[in-house]
Amino acid sequence: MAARSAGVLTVSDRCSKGEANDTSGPNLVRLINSSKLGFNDVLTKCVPDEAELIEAALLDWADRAGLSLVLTTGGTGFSPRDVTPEATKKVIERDAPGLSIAMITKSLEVTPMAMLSRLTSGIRRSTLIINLPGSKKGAEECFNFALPSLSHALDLISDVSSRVDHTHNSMQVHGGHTCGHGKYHSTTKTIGRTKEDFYPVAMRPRQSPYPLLSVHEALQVVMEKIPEQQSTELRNLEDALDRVLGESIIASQPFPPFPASIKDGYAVISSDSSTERDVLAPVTAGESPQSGQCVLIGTVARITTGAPLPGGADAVVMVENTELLASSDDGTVEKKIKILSNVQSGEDVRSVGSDIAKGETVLERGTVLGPSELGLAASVGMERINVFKTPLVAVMSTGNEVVDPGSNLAPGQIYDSNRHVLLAAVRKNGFKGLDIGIAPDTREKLVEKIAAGLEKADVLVTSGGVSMGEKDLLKPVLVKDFSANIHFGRVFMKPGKPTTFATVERNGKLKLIFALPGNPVSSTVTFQLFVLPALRKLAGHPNPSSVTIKAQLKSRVSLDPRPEYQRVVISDWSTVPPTVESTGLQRSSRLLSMRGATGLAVLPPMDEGGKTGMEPGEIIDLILM
Ligand SMILES: Nc1nc2c(c(=O)[nH]1)N[C@H]1C(S)=C(S)[C@@H](COP(=O)(O)OP(=O)(O)OC[C@H]3O[C@@H](n4cnc5c(N)ncnc54)[C@H](O)[C@@H]3O)O[C@H]1N2
Ligand code: MOO
Ligand SMILES: [Mg+2]
Repeated sequence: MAARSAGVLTVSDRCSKGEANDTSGPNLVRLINSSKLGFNDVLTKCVPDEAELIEAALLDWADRAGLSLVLTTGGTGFSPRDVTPEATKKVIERDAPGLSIAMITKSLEVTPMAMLSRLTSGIRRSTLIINLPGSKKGAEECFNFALPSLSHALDLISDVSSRVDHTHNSMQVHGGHTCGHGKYHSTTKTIGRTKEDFYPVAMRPRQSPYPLLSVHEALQVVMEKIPEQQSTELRNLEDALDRVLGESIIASQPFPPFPASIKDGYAVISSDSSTERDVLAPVTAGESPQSGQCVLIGTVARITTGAPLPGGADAVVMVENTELLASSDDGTVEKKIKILSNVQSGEDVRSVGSDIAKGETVLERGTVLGPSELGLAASVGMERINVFKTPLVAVMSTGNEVVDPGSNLAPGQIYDSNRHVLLAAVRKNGFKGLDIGIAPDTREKLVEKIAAGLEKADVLVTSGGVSMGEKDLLKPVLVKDFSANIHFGRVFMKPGKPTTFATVERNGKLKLIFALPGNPVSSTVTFQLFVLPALRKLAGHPNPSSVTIKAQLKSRVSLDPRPEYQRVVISDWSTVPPTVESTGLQRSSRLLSMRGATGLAVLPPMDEGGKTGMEPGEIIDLILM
């Protein structure tokens, strides 16, 4: 028999306020557990006699948790607060009056008061909901009257595969709600499983409901979700390296601002044909020519590279092309020289604005600011420049087994490497990282940490908890507790299949969530493939994609059924194209395969053209890291 879960909902104002002890609910749990109905666990909950709360609890158990049987106890009489049947009728899709009739008929044999019972029964999707009276005795009697038919009823209703499907559909559908049943109820107690689970383990989907996207499709989805960056901030030049310029920089001054010598030598008049020339006072860089000094026919002025050309001169002759004819006795003054070369007008002189004209755009908006670009900004006198804001990226690890390096490992534990890789990768690429720490695999802790990350950061990168295990809670938490939109939950690639991308509105802003797989190589590779281009786009980069070149294989590689991103080093740059060599065993857990890797070799899946491997010399795409 397929595993089943049940729920017992106690409806009572007094019990819910703690003014009375709930005896009927626990008694029904006992009866269910001692029956042969085969329930693995029984959820319990107590709500006041409020139709909305009753309805929400029933919807939660039927749609989200996919329980097979829900018994309510209480709220079925004639008093004005008795509204359980009304709430139940709102929830059920199909009536099951026979059960109610049988229970009431049999109860009449015990007490005529059974006439005042308004028990309702019915089916919602694959959940049978039965109202029972509020008294412990009455509820037990009615349960026992219904019991003989229940096993068969549940078999008829249940269809495990459809239930699994609907659990997941409703996960998606109700994930968008923030009201009532979509939220986490801390009052929910469970028996036989922990409250952080979203449904009993045996009812977990046996196939992921998320379609497998190609890497290309997934990347397209990510990039489409990211709006063009518009916000800028003023930064000092020294704090702007690797940032993207938010507004074009236009030269307000010409450069050079004066006609400047290109050589160390003499400022001359090019048309002067005198064989001997008197040497005037020198002009060196940083000085302005002595006032009134002018080069006349028969004279030259000593000049250094970068110094302003004195009046009258129109060319510079380098010192190597001159001969000294006379100097002072102590050698501190040159008096006469001879020019040995033919001089052209303008020779070795940079005219005003010849490097940068006034009004010229020296840097376009969207330029990535490397050292030279910062220098250009400086050369036109900018001290502070407008750059696009960069995202703050929160990084968090998940997993009960994961602990910080430095602590002692208890049995079953491992050290957290992912957070260190991801934070370093964020920072190395010029983005701001925020360390959120490690969240154990519980719904509460995940909610707490994710909320902390989303509060401050623009992007949240998590690792672990996105695959098919019962402790893989990231996706359901994102959907249920954050009303996140999961844009994809699986990618056809190795490593990184369960890579998940979601967005969520927080404080009026769109936040991106990359829930990367836990395996250390998987999280690193998927960060490279999906997160980095996204961060670059968020930071205003004009070309956010990773750089891909062609390369050839040094050795044979076997192909995987999934397109694979093998870690390689460039072993020979001299071949055309360069040759790459694998970093060894490519298992997703082996971070050593990342050590020293210069790129990711993109290998096609095995079944493309029936190939099982690629031979030495074959050409592949190489994504540079
Ligand atoms: N039934 C299936 N099982 C798995 C599938 C599948 O398709 N069906 N996919 C496998 C693939 S592919 C991957 S990748 C992993 C991804 O798993 P999760 O994202 O759920 O990650 P965890 O289960 O939490 O951890 C996986 C692995 O990584 C270790 N880990 C986790 N966090 C860290 C960390 N911060 N530092 C170092 N190592 C970490 C963890 O201990 C596990 O060994 O799922 C496969 N399963
Ligand atoms: O895709 Mo997983 O990343 O193979 O190990
Ligand atoms: Mg897992």
